[in-house]
Amino acid sequence: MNPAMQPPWFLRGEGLSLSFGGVQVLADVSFTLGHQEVLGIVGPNGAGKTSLLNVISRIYEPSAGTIQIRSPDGGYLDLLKLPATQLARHGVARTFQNIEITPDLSVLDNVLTGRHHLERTMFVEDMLWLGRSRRADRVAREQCREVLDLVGLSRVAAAPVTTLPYGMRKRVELARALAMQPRLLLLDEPAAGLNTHETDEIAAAIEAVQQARICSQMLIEHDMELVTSVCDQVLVLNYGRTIVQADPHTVTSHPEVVAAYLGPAAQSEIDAVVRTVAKGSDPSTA
Ligand SMILES: Nc1ncnc2c1ncn2[C@@H]1O[C@H](COP(=O)(O)OP(=O)(O)OP(=O)(O)O)[C@@H](O)[C@H]1O
Repeated sequence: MNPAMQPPWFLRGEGLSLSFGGVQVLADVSFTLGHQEVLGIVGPNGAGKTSLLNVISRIYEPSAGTIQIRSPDGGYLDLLKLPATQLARHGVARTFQNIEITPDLSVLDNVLTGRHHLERTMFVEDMLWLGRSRRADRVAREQCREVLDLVGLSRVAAAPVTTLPYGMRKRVELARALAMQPRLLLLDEPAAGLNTHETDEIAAAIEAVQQARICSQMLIEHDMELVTSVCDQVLVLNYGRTIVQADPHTVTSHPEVVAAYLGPAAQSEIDAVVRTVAKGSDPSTA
């Protein structure tokens, strides 16, 4: 067994099922996320990846299954029993497929909005801009600047977010989620719509989070190069079922994974080429 699979793991889902109007979207899905590791979720369109993330972030209620999350005191909490409104306080942050940042604000101010649930100042102090409120604001800004530095955006902290190219806006969203000081970060297709250079930058940001041991991460991604470069483990779903959870190398050479991605026809063509090459003849004339 992989060491990440043994306690103390950080997050474990077991036997998760979800249906919509008789259509089973998740069927007995299980996964394990190691402490401060990155777990990729991959699979063809409609495999149930976003639905799984929606179950973890309490947008969807599963019909069966459990999700345990490690608490700061070292015990485990049943995530599905926590009020959905309390998830941020328990350190769960998420980004969405479509960018959801505030267009009228600067980069830094967007990131600051991620910290709202951490602020403890009183209304009257805020109104009068008294000592505690001012101190809290300074600390918050310093922490947000550190996060911007981590994701490579400190140079554009003061820029209006609308002036940034798409790839940078995706990193602003990542920075805002990090400003929540999460213990679990859920990323839904962080590289969707990005060019190669922008994908490399978001991958570098995810790796920086991992190396700084800030939080455990789960990410849905279609870009297998990004997945294999940043993920410790990969969970493969197809038609709502788990095909495999393993390290990226094992996953990319798993026959069911190849078949799910390329289809049975492509798989049999690959098999034919392999057989022909093994016999020593030219596959193109076979
Ligand atoms: N709220 C919903 N109501 C009805 N069906 C839903 C709902 N959410 C998801 N589904 C269905 O569940 C299935 C899985 O969808 P999901 O978005 O989880 O897949 P996915 O693997 O994330 O796909 P993609 O890679 O295209 O984003 C699809 O058939 C989808 O239509």
